[in-house]
Order: sequence, then structure tokens, then C-alpha cells
Amino acid sequence: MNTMTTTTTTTVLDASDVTMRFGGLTAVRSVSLTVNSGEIVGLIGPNGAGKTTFFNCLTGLYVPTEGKVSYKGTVLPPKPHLVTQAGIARTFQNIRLFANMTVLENVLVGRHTRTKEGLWSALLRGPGFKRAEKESKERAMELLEFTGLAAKADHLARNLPYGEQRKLEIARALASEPGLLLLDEPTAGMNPQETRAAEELIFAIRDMGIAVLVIEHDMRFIFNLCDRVACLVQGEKLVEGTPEVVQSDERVIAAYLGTPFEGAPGADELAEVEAAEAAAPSTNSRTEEAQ
Ligand SMILES: Nc1ncnc2c1ncn2[C@@H]1O[C@H](COP(=O)(O)OP(=O)(O)OP(=O)(O)O)[C@@H](O)[C@H]1O
Repeated sequence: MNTMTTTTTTTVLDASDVTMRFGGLTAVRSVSLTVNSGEIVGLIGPNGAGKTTFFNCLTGLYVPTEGKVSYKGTVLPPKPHLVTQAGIARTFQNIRLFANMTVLENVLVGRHTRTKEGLWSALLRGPGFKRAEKESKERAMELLEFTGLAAKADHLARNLPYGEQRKLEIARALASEPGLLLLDEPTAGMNPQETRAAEELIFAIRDMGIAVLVIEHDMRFIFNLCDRVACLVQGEKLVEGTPEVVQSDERVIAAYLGTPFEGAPGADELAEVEAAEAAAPSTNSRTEEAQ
């Protein structure tokens, strides 16, 4: 929640008329979308609607066939490492961690776009390199505290439970000090309790001053979390608006939701979350899996 009285909203991301064709298939057709500072924006739509392809166009993995993508007023070069350097970080639908590296090492990898020390400095391990290494480690530990993973800093990534691997991906993305975070299905495979914790984590990220664009199929999560939601269908943006507008739009219901969305959690689901929360002493002190 923004408590400042004199906040100015700026456009962080401006994607304009983005089209992506693969041979004869138009996966994304002339989609425009902005994300402003302080906002959490959701991207929804049926399987194959073009959501991940659109993300890939934003992050330089794909060069859009048409259209342009700007970050804070500057057109982005279509190269993933330059996009990260500019200030956009992302997570992937399928978790992409370095499984045999520790939790801390995974976050340190995410810092490489922010460390200025060059190859020679690293090879010689001079004072500049050692100072940068120490600062990176401190920042990485801060991010592990923030995401609730500090106690597992020395564990191998592959030994973390699934929900914590997703958190680690977020910590690693935050390590590049982004101004915009793109999350591709951050709650996929999570239980209701983990989903709720992920929601809180994303609010906290927004409160740190990082704008968020999130793809998700869990509509309760999306409508609860987002200031604005855009619905893609067959590569085109069908509707964009507040959660209230999007969830009651007849076209969204027909093309995606199937039935009108009911916002309040069902009694069974609420009971399941509350029982799980009561059983777990805290999110950070889960039973550790064997290393
Ligand atoms: N590299 C590619 N080459 C060819 N076709 C592709 C490529 N990537 C995606 N597509 C196609 O583009 C369309 C959009 O796929 P995309 O993965 O972006 O959808 P999505 O909305 O993210 O779906 P989901 O919710 O299932 O993840 C699909 O028809 C897909 O098969």
C-alpha cells in the first residue's frame, strides 16, 4: 500500500503493438500494454493465448516481428542480458535454478549484471573484487531474508521443496535490482498456503518500489493481487481493466473463465489454508529435506 501523499506515477514498461509470428502462426498480435510504477498487472488467458511469448518479447528472448518495447522511456535492445541490465528481471514457467549450486550461490549468479568488477580484477582477486564480492554476498543474504530462505542459504537448490524453489527464483531475479519483475506462473504447483505466502511476497516486492507483471492461471490469486488485468485470447488482447471489470466481462467469461468468477474463497479452501497455517509454526521453519 502506498502511504506517500505526493507520489508521481511513471510508466515503467511500455509495450506498443507487439506482434510475434512463428512462420504462419501469429502467437501475439499487436498487443500493447503498459505497467506503471507501483503497479501489479496481471496477464491472463487460455493455454496457448500467447502470454509467455509476449513475456519473451519483453525480455529479449524473442525479437518481435513488429512493435517496440520501452523501459522507462528507452527502447530495449532485444538481448536478454541487456534487458536485465536495463532493469527488467523475470522468472520462468518451468523453474530454472542451478540445481547443484547452493541457494546463496543461485542468488549470487543473479547479481552478476550489477557487479562492476571485470575479468582481470576477478582473476587477480584484487581489493576491488573482494569488496564487490562481500557486498554482493551481503545483498544476496538480505534477499534470502526477505524471501524467507536465509536459513537454507547453504542448502543445494535441488533439495528445496517446490514452493521454496519458486521463492528462490524470485530472490535470484531480485538480485539484479530490477525496476520491473515479470513472473510467469509463480504459483504453479503450489498448495493454497504457499499461494497465499506468494501473494504476500509479491505485495512486499511492490512495496519495495518494484513494478510487477504476472502471468497466472489461478484467478483468485490474480484478482486479489492485481491493480489491473489484461486478458489475451488467441494472441490478441481481448480486455484490459480492473479485476472487477475483467472478471465480469462476458467475453472473458466466454473465452476463458467459463463461469463467472466468485471472488470469496470457498469454505473448504479457506478451512484448508487455515488448518495448514495452524499446523506450520512459520513459513521459514518448515521441515528441511535431506541435503
Ligand atoms: N518458439 C516457438 N515456435 C513456434 N511456435 C511457438 C513458439 N513459442 C510459442 N509458440 C506457439 O505460440 C502460441 C502461444 O504460446 P504461448 O506459450 O505463448 O502461450 P501461453 O498463453 O503462454 O500458454 P500457457 O498458458 O499454456 O503457458 C502457441 O500456439 C505455441 O504453440
